[in-house]
Amino acid sequence: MSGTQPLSFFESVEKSFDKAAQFTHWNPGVLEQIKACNAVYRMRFPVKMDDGRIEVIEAYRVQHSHHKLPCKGGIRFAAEVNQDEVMALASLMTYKCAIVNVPFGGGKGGIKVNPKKYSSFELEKITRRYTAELVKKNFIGPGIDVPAPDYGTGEKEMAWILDTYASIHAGEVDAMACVTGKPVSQGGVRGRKEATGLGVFFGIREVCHIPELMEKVGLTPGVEGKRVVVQGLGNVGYHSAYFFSKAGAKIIGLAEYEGSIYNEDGLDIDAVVEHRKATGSILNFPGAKNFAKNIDALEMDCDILIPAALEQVITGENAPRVKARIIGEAANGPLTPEADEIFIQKGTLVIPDMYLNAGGVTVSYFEWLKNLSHVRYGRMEKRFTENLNTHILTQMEELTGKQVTQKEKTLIMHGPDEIDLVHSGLEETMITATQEVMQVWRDNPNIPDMRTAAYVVAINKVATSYAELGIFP
Ligand SMILES: NC(=O)C1=CN([C@@H]2O[C@H](COP(=O)(O)OP(=O)(O)OC[C@H]3O[C@@H](n4cnc5c(N)ncnc54)[C@H](O)[C@@H]3O)[C@@H](O)[C@H]2O)C=CC1
Ligand SMILES: O=C(O)CCC(=O)C(=O)O
Repeated sequence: MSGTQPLSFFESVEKSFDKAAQFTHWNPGVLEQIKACNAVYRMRFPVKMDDGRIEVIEAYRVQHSHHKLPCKGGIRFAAEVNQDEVMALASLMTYKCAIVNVPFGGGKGGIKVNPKKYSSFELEKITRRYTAELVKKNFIGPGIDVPAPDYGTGEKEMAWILDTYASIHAGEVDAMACVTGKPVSQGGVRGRKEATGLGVFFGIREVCHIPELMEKVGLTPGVEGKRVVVQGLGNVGYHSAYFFSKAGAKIIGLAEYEGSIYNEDGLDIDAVVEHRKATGSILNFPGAKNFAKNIDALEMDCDILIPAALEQVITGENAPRVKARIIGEAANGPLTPEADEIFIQKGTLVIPDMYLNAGGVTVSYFEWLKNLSHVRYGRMEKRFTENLNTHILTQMEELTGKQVTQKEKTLIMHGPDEIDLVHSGLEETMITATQEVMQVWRDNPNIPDMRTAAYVVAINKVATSYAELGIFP
């Protein structure tokens, strides 16, 4: 794309990739292979609506990389879905999985519908038909391609996908692993729902403890007391805001479709959600100042800005007016490459999507492993462990000469619960990923920003995987 025409989302991802590729030593052919989308399935299918009308639905599934299988990535329901967008999102999945060492290739799906305009029955028919199309073309399966929730979808849609897939593949013992983000009763894992937001929190918290970065942005270390603005109060935005509040940060600004609200003393996130449920809007929340546009929140004076809605919301046009010192990309692709350049000049720290929002896929990986291993995580059955654990407890007390506390006793007798395992696995993943990206950035002072460092980590890992497959010398 040339001249003044803005880059598409996929072109933006390619541009960031090329910027980073110059800091690697890989042959151009290898880089070309990593960048390309391996397979794009564009489908159209008819669905009969509640009023008898036939609507032709446009949908996609893109498998960006087969360097590891299955492919993995969410399914988006939005009126704006298009092929370029799904290709960009699938590419980001490849790089994201590589950074957090989740052994999948990148994939993504999208159905071009505004879910708010359809009844639940219509959405179920659309989701089931989409799944059948994926089965027909071999674009879904525990070892082929495993969808998950994304913008506009959640547990309900994942349950429909599982049910449709399992009905077609009757008797396939691993069928449950064909999709993640399912309800716990349908083989889901505890902790997936909040995983992306919690991962965003862990990632930003880790960065906030790196003295050289905090010095660069002129903030004190730690998240406590930080003034945070969040755009988008869906799955990722809500949970990010929730975990920041819990850690003592102040959510001073929020944006949803209908506008933005601001309160320097802090907003109670759950009360805002309740207010929106009751009134249909976040506006007019008691004590908060209203702003007519959702983009107004992006320009509020704050320490940390978390865009958690859609892509390309911060561009070369509004980036100069963004006041945040840290931008944590919870959404996929919220900044354009022009915005990136402006933030490098301004000294604003951008924590990139492709590792910051990897909490979702990390916990999806745990869910997939749980489904394939057919065991449950966490607390063992009492009948297997009681005698042994009582013995350990007695030995501990004898050896230390002290009585164990009630908390220690519960842990020894029952082991950690599934949610503890998932949260600690996610925390460890986000800390390790932050350190790996930081190491590359520190090792090469010419790398201009954290996004480029993250891409370098991802490119090196995917290229190494191809090289070890024997495909490239
Ligand atoms: N759900 C997941 O596990 C993951 C999601 N993501 C990304 O996070 C972003 C959000 O996804 P979810 O929270 O799952 O979607 P969601 O559908 O649960 O919530 C998105 C929210 O953003 C709001 N919104 C849309 N445009 C807006 C605007 N211009 N200003 C303010 N609010 C706006 C919507 O009304 C909705 O409430 C997407 O970019 C998605 O790709 C990334 C990793 C995993
Ligand atoms: O949980 C997953 O498998 C994918 C989540 C996702 O779509 C994303 O990280 O953008």
